[in-house]
Amino acid sequence: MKNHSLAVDIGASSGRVIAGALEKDRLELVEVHRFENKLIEKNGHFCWDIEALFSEIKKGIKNCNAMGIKPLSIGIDTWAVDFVLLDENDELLTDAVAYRDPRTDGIMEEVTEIFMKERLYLETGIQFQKFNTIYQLYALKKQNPEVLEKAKTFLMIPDYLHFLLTGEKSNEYTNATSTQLINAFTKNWDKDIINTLGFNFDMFQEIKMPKETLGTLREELVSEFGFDMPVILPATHDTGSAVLSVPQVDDTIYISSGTWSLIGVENYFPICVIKALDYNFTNEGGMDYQFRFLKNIMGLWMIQEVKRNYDNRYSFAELVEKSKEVTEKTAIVNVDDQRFLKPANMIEEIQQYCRETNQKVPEHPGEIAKCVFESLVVSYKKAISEIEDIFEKEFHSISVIGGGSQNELLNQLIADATKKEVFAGPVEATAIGNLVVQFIAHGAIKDIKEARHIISQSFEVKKYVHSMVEK
Ligand SMILES: Nc1ncnc2c1ncn2[C@@H]1O[C@H](COP(=O)(O)OP(=O)(O)O)[C@@H](O)[C@H]1O
Ligand SMILES: C[C@H](O)[C@H](O)[C@@H](O)C(=O)COP(=O)(O)O
Ligand SMILES: [Mg+2]
Repeated sequence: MKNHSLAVDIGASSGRVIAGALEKDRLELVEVHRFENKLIEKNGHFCWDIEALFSEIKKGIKNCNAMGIKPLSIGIDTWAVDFVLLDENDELLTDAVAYRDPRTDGIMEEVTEIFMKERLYLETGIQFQKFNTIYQLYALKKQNPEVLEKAKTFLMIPDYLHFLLTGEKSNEYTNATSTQLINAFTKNWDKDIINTLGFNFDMFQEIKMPKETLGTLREELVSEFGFDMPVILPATHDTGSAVLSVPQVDDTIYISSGTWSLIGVENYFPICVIKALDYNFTNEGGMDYQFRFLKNIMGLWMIQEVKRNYDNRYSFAELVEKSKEVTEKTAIVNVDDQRFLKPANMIEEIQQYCRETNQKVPEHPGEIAKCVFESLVVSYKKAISEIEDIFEKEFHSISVIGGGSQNELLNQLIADATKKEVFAGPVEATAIGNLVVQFIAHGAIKDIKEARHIISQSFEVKKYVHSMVEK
């Protein structure tokens, strides 16, 4: 029997349970379970169906028995910033409210009146996104102060799912940095910010690092699954796991391409200078205390919503094919305009934007899709020039990882627009990054350098060059 570990990767649009095993110097994946993730409306807010997600995780674990897989360990990663609060009996005090919920409208402005923006950035190095945990907590303090008063435990989404598995409570570092409450230099909760904003410092848990063992399964789960296994913490922020799968990081800008496009570079120190603040880059924490110097771009969320607006009549592949049939130039929208964060209807929002900016309004699915893809590339190109400005150097290649790396048209558009080599893949970068951290903890892989070597030999990576260049 092979030595498998289990990665649970839950992004904003889908979740998957993937078993991984090392076969000589190759990493082999077995998809054990895949499930949809989506926002639900609950108690007047957009939320994640956290109970349903945990039930899907348990389904995936149970599927291992039928597949003859007895996992050595498991680790869960999800999207960032969102959290739950527990009371003194470890019972849920809150729903898992989603970052796209409007409860934080106007809150960032209020907080930066109390705590100067420049100082917040100097201490945390985290980008200003209206949905950061800091603003969600401040919204809760304003809208439901009694909830915050009762809260004894703060757990981010993967922390909570790990708690459901093991009964152990902690905050994993890479995801905790996305709260904008972790000091980029002490790598711990920033008392100054937390106390100034009036949050209960004691509800934040001990910071734990990727590779640490959190604990083993609750007794009732061991009986339910028929086996026990330890939870080994991956980078529980999915992007923190994804970027570990970039086969070649030197001189490379990565785009973790899923619901969001996270564009950035691997770095060894926080860059909290005013220029990085003005460009709104972030310094999220990475494995081994590295930094993910990146920024959020609206990403393929936009095509996910277009697909939904067409009642899922077209697959992603079909929307890409339809966009290839459009020969004339399409309108360009500013994908990072907050109007696209959670519009009632993405197609109508895109069309309205084009009317307001006196551009030809895209009408057909192919035109809409091409407008999304071409507009994303405009934003990617701007972010790349900002990165090169800050690092005062030219990066020669771009690594596109995640589900979006399957979009061949987008990959080619990126190569054409930037005139850089684009390497696309692996698709399941996040799960792979999750797994290799578990293997490093097991001692089966020495370090991330060796992991990247194994990844580069195990998964297809397609190369794209400027279409005017001989291939
Ligand atoms: N066959 C495909 N062709 C083109 N794009 C695809 C294909 N399959 C998936 N995608 C893109 O990948 C995205 C999902 O990427 P994924 O990394 O799974 O997202 P997340 O982790 O945020 O749920 C989809 O929104 C879609 O745009
Ligand atoms: C809200 C956060 O910025 C978001 O979670 C981002 O950091 C991220 O990790 C997105 O991952 P997806 O797989 O959902 O694109
Ligand atoms: Mg993802």
